[in-house]
Amino acid sequence: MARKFFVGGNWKCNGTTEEVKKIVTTLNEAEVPSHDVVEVVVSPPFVFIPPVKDLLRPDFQVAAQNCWVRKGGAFTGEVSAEMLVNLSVPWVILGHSERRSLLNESNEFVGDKVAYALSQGLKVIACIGETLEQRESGSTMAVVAAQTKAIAEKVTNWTNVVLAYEPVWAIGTGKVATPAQAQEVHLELRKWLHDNVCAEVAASTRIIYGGSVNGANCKELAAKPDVDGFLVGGASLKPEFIDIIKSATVKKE
Ligand SMILES: O=C(CO)COP(=O)(O)O
Repeated sequence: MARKFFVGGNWKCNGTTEEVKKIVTTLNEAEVPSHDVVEVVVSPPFVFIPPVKDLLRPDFQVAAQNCWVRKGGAFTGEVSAEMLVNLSVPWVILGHSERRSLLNESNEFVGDKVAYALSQGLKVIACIGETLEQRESGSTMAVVAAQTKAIAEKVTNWTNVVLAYEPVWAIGTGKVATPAQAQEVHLELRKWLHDNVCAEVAASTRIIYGGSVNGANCKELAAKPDVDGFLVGGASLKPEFIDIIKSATVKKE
């Protein structure tokens, strides 16, 4: 089964009303491959989700950047999965490294969030990735396997999960993983899914790369057989995001 290329734009904690309108206008005017070829999902901060949903072209979708781990209630400052569903927001990013490190979200907490969001009908972009220290000590695979295991233990149906491999040392640093580095980890992750979940999930789950992806480096990365798309930070706020979407048509090696 062919895996449809997936390009996500994580706007993080950026934007004003005017800037958001400008980005959406650029996206709406862009000529990109059809929805059969590439799935495009943009992720504005919560407060901008309603206006983005109203303005955005119908072939692009919207993701939240987080949601609460369980049913909503007395959790000041949180946004629940039910609220996202109520607003017809189809996707949510969970386990981003900025939340793992700055807000101490553990593997188990992220696993619980993924399971709860899925149970409410959301689709999930689940993020994993090692720090520079972990890479240099040779524990990359152990780290991403443990992060994936915490998700796999709580998830029975992977249909609505996209796995985003985002090495922490590559995020916002301009230091992109080489295509070979990305391919190596993606292939290992696929093997991990094969051995620990099942062959079907390993073959069908999209594993996307994130970390300093831009208009210039996306094609080489997209050519790798196990790179099924991107989760883009900084460049998703710029017109070059269109070039990244277009890399969906790059021929695989
Ligand atoms: O964290 C990221 C996407 O979630 C990547 O961010 P950058 O593309 O800015 O490195």
